[in-house]
Amino acid sequence: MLEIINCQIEAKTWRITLPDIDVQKGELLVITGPSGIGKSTLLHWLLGNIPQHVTIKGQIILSGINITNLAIEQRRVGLLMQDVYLFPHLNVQDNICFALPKYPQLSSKKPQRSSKKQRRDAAMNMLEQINLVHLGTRYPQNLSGGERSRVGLIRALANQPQVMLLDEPFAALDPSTREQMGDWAFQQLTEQNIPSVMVSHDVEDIPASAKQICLADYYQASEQK
Ligand SMILES: Nc1ncnc2c1ncn2[C@@H]1O[C@H](COP(=O)(O)OP(=O)(O)OP(=O)(O)O)[C@@H](O)[C@H]1O
Repeated sequence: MLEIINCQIEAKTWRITLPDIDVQKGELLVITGPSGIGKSTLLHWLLGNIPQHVTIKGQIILSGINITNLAIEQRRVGLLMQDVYLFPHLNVQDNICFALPKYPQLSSKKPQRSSKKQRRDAAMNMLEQINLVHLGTRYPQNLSGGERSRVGLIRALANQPQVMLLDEPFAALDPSTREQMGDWAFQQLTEQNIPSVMVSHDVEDIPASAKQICLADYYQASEQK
């Protein structure tokens, strides 16, 4: 479960004071609000990319652990954005393989490093589970926008995140691919019991089961300092 506690975003001319929020395993929280209000800023703070143009206070608790001051690479947070960056010189299988942890098991003994073959098999397994084996040997430049998004999500999941952040990930897709992609992505996240937070402009992208928070409801203009 992800918890956001006592969160306040403060800029020179405005402030947003959020109520405490929790996102349970497999649940989706959608952050909405007008352009420029701070949706991506909040997402970046959750990611661990501390914004410089505002001050953000508050605590981020992930699975009971306070991760507020941890570096990005220690947070186990996945990110899916509109521009999915895949390594152009690696095929889909190897792009996923690259994201798989080299030490898959947490252990108090000397950790066992997985072999390249084990990781390549695991990547193929992931593609098999979602009927995308046929994409395994393709290179990123030969994928459609929808396929890129799917591979991007699978690669983000390969890294075994404990929370997934989505920043308008389907905005560039045509309306029907976008709807299919959204349904598919949320199904994967729910099945894997991952709490997710998505920024969205478009109500069409928001599944009926999602929790929503509109930043405009908590926005206050303040005196210019
Ligand atoms: N790197 C930056 N330096 C200075 N100001 C910034 C920076 N990034 C964002 N801002 C400002 O912070 C405010 C919040 O920006 P943010 O990108 O979080 O808004 P948003 O709600 O995600 O907008 P949109 O829906 O248009 O993407 C805006 O006023 C923006 O101009």
